[in-house]
Amino acid sequence: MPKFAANLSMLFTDLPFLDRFGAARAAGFKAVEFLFPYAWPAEQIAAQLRAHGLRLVLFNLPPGDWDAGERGMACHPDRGDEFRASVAAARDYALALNVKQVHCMAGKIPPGLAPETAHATCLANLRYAADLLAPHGINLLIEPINHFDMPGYLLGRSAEALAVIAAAGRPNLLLQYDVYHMQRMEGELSNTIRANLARIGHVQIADTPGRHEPGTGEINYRHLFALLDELGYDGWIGCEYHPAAGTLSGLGWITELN
Ligand SMILES: O=C(O)C(=O)[C@@H](O)CO
Ligand SMILES: [Mg+2]
Repeated sequence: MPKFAANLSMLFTDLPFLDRFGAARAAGFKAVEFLFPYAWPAEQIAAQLRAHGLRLVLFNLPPGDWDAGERGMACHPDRGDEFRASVAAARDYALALNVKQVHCMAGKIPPGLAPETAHATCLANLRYAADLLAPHGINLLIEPINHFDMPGYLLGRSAEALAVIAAAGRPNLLLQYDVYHMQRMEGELSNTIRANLARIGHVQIADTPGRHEPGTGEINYRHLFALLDELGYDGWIGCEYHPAAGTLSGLGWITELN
């Protein structure tokens, strides 16, 4: 049976953030992930993890001004200092929270910038970040994101992200394969997972349309969970979806589809 982590940025959102940890444990999760820890001292989050016997498996580097629509800055040539500071911040939280994988958002291509320059900047920044994290045994992940939800994002297809990973040549730079985004951008889910398992550090799930829980849309999750088992995927699967009608009432898929 796959190992599922509750995404606390999307599940249990009727509760204040620090109360979501206990709710996830009570619902049966042994691990959690979320977008960003930076609004809380690491010790407060660590206390929640300890109190509920939970493991934190993923969070993101600071993304720039999220409320203003920024989605990372790795591809922004004029923001190198800010990017390097964001990597250091993520490293410090990862060490304090014993997290072994962090997600670096590539960013939206700045208006007027040549896509080749954005890609070259992203590549150099990812190498820098991977090298800073490697001595601590921390993996850096990049995730292709669908262009319907996030127009202008640098990485939209698995092949683009895999090309960056190959070009970077850093063993701790891996793919975050979000089944929802990949279904919307390219399909070919089973073949892509099978062909690239060694490069996949983390999987996330939601169904489409709607980005709700597995079983609510067009993706055959029973098949994909069996495939991940068959292939021996031993990483975590982040439940990164908007529950169709409440988090607890929407957890039935875990037993129904496994
Ligand atoms: O949206 C997603 O999918 C993510 O995994 C986030 O980390 C980035 O928005
Ligand atoms: Mg995702």
